[in-house]
Amino acid sequence: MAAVEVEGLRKQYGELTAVDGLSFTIEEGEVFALVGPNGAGKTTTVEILEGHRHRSGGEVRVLGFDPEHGGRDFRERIGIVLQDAGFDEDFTVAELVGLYRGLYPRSLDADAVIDQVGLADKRDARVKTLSGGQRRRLDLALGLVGDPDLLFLDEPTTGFDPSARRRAWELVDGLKALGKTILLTTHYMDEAEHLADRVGVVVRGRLVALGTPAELGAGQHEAVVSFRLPAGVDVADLPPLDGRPVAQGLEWELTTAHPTAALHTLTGWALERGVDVPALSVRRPSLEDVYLALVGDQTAAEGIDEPVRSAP
Ligand SMILES: Nc1ncnc2c1ncn2[C@@H]1O[C@H](COP(=O)(O)OP(=O)(O)OP(=O)(O)O)[C@@H](O)[C@H]1O
Repeated sequence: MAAVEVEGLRKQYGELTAVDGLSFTIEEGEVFALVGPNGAGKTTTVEILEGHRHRSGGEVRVLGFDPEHGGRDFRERIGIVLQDAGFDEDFTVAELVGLYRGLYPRSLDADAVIDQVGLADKRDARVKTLSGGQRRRLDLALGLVGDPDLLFLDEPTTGFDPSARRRAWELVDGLKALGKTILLTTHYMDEAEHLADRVGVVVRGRLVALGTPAELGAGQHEAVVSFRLPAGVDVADLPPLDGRPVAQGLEWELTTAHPTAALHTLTGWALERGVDVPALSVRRPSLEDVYLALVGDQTAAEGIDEPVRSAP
C-alpha cells in the first residue's frame, strides 16, 4: 500500500485556486520532496495531508486514513515539523520534548532525540534563549519523538548554518534507513537532490514535473561548458562555437546541446595555438537549473504574479 495517495486534490480559498488538481503517490519508505515557488500551494497540500486543512475536492489517503477524519489513531502515526510551531517559550528543551513524548503511545527516548538533533548542550536552556537555527532543530526533535511512520518536514533546514544542514541531512538519511516515509518541502534544490527519492515540482497549484532528480535532469539535453580566456585572447578571437559564450564573473559559459563538439572545437583551437584554456569544465544541469527552467517557463506562460482564479 502506498503511504500517501493524492488524486485530483483541489483547494479553493474563496475565488483563489491554491491547489488545482494535484495527483501523486508516495510509497512506504520513500522520501518525497515538494518544491515550487512561494505561494505554489505546497504548504496547503501538506496541511491537507496532515489533516489540518479541509480540502475542496479530490481524494486523499494517508497511511490508509482520510486525514480529515483520521482522529487520534492517525495523528499518533504521523510526525509534523512546522516552519514555525510556536510553543511556550518558558519551557526548556528537555521539558518540551518530554511533553510531546507523552502525547504518543510509542515514543523514542527524549535525550536520544535531543542528542540526534544536536541540542545536547541546550538540553536545559529555555526555548526563548535559543537561536533561530536551534529552534528549527527543536522543531525537528518534536516531530521525531513520537516515532512516526510518516514525517512531514516543512522547510526543515531554513535558517540552518551549513554544518547544521549537513547534520539534518544525515538525520533524514538515518530516518530513511529505518524505513520511515518522509514528505518534505524545501526551497533548496541541493537539499531535494540529496534527500529525495522523487521530486514533485508544483507551480500555481499544479504538478508540472515529477520524477527522480536524475529523471528530471535527463529531460534537459543541454550541458554547460565553462572556461576562462587564455591570456591575451579576446572572446571575439574564439572559433565559432555552438552558441555564444556568456560572461559569468571571470569565466565564460556556453550552454549547448552538443558539448562534445563544443569541447572539440575549443580544445582543438587551443592546441593549435599552443595555449591552455584555464578552468575548463563541463557540467550537467543541476536540479536547480532544471527547476529554474521549469518554473521560469511556467510563470512566463501563465503571466507573472497573476493568481490563478477559478472560472466564474
Ligand atoms: N488561509 C488562507 N486563506 C486565503 N488564502 C490562502 C490561505 N493560505 C494560503 N493561501 C493562498 O494560497 C496560495 C498557496 O499558499 P501556500 O502557503 O500553500 O504556498 P506555498 O507553496 O507553501 O508557499 P511558500 O513557499 O511561500 O511557503 C497562496 O496564494 C496563498 O496566499
